[in-house]
Amino acid sequence: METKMTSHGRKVVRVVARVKPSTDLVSTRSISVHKPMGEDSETVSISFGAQFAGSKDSYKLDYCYEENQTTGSILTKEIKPLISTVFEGKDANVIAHGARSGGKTHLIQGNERELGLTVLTMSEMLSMAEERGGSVSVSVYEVSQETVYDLLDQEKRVVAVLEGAQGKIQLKGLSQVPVKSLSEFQNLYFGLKKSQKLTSDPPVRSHKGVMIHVTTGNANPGSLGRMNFLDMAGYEDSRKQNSALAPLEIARINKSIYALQNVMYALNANESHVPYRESKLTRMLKDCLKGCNRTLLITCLPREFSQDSFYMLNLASRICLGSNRAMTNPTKKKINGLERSISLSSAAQRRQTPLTVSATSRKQTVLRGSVTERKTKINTAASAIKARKLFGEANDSVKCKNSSKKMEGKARMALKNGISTSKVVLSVQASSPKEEICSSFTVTDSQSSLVEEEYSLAFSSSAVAMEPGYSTNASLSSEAVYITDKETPRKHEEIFSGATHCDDAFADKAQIVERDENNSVIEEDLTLVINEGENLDKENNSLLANETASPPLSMRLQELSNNLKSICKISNQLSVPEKYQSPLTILQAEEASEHSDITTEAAVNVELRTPERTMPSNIGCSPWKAYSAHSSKLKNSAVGEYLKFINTAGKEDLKKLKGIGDKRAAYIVELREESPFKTVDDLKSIGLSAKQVKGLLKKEIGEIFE
Ligand SMILES: Nc1ncnc2c1ncn2[C@@H]1O[C@H](COP(=O)(O)OP(=O)(O)OP(=O)(O)O)[C@@H](O)[C@H]1O
Repeated sequence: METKMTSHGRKVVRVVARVKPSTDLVSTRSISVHKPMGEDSETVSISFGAQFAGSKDSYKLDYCYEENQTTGSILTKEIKPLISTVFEGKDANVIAHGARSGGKTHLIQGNERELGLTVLTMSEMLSMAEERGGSVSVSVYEVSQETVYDLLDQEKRVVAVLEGAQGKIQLKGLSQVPVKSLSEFQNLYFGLKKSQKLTSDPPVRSHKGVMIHVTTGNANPGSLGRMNFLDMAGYEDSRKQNSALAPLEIARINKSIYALQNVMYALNANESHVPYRESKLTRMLKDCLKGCNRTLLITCLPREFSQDSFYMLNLASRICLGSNRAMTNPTKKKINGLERSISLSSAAQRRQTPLTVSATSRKQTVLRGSVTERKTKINTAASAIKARKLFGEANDSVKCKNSSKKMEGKARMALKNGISTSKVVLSVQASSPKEEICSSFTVTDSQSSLVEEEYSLAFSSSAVAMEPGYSTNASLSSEAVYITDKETPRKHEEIFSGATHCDDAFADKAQIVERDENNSVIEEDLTLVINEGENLDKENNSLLANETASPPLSMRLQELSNNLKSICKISNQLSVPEKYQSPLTILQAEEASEHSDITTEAAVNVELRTPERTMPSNIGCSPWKAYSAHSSKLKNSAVGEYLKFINTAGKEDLKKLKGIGDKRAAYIVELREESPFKTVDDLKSIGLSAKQVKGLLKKEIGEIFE
């Protein structure tokens, strides 16, 4: 995968830093900037002072503007080329991100003494528009708690983010005010604070944006491009004790910061899927960001750095390097106290990582039209998960393959339950050369023999959201890989219904929902729907609190125990020809089940017992090796089940676990609201040592054999 370039030969997302002067002149926690070719450097590296454990590490960016460089120099070097593209009909973005109080607002908005980038750019654009006979108008918006507000409206009207039939984003309700002069713009821009109502009490932190629209002259009026300035809410560790905001609120803000970072990473890495739907902000800016529109990401760094700005710089550097996965991840190094300090921070950050479930939550899709009109493709969260590479990588194809199987099994089951006259033909295609395992299966109507639906499942082997320092061996939770992105059905829906509100509901996990003419659900499986307005954290909480979705741990462990027995059987049958162990076995089992009284549970067991086609190494190797491989899979599943239980069980059920009392149960519930437990290591955050965690698991899993 290559870093994406525009037709001008520049990166789609250029990443620079802006250093805010230090208030503490004698500080030793100072960053240093290395520009190998002075001002002409194509890459610069930023490193930290000797007092910081990460002092040996440096982070590469495209450029860094230091204190002695004015905002005007950023305009000349970075923004002017973007303005030209806007007058050529493209969109451009200038995004300031960073830790809290890093100087984002100062840079974007400025003040009376030092004009910010928006004002300087407006001045340039007004002159250019005058020269070319065009006109300029402006929109000002705020994104707060997954809601977009129009700041040029006295009442701060809510802006609806709509997606048209062509996938074009419409921002319904966002005012565009014509601007003729700079003073007019300044009055409008700086007068906002005084005239407006507060969004909520207590105030919440938000992302603020200014969109400058350019239109051609009067003779042939038409929209050219847009220049979008975004002052992002500051990142901060949600575990900070002294923060004015509640941890959940901080986590929500951080989640939307990550979502935009994921999009920029995907754009720069030229990934096939860009996760625009992860947040309201990324959805609303989709058209501005997509294609060859250019983005300037400015990481605002105080000279006197903090852990938070270190973390933002790390992520910015990854966006900058895009596809360069060979980059040394400095956070993985074991230098003195570094590993400890990073893992501490990452443990904290893990708790506020955008939850995989919600981050990849997808809108409920209702397929309309007659059966024969349906042609639907379901892509799983591969890309969404893949986009998480920004936060680290993990290669555990076996787990993903397992998940792929489970997913297929579940989806097939859903189809089977819902389409009574259909016959499910399952075929496993080839593993992609990259990191995805693709399977597809086709549903044919046995009566008409017309192919009506094609489902394709693609699973990425990259892990769920990870922070720097997050163990790459972390187990994937089964939840993380069951998610379905129903992008295509969505479009399908829009063909029938025209513009659709993007935000009506989210559904999570694999789902196949159909409605009859009366709009009542005729088929529903694995579907959890969250209505608009429920924030993503709530969404997770409510999902996790859904105890009906969680059979008791003992049942699950019993199921695992049964599977172990099945695996042992399979180990003894290794001489069985491979063809009998292929996924065809599943089909045969299913076909057989159609003629028997086999229950859904039993069908799941058939699926779980099916040996992995993707592990042909087992065939013909020693029984011991095969047994070890299966045992390790079993261990992972058991751990996965345990974590699933921890993430879903009610307090009383949690207390049934060994070593979990009232306090710990309450703490678990509290922590998982912020972010589910993804690895066994996460359990340390409830005050258990590694040894205790191991002991707990041993006892719990050992009990199934008693
Ligand atoms: N380049 C600069 N020179 C001098 N002072 C600056 C500079 N950048 C920021 N400051 C000052 O630092 C303080 C914090 O800056 P600012 O409000 O821009 O940070 P922020 O990143 O927008 O904060 P938040 O994350 O809370 O939105 C302000 O008092 C601002 O005037």
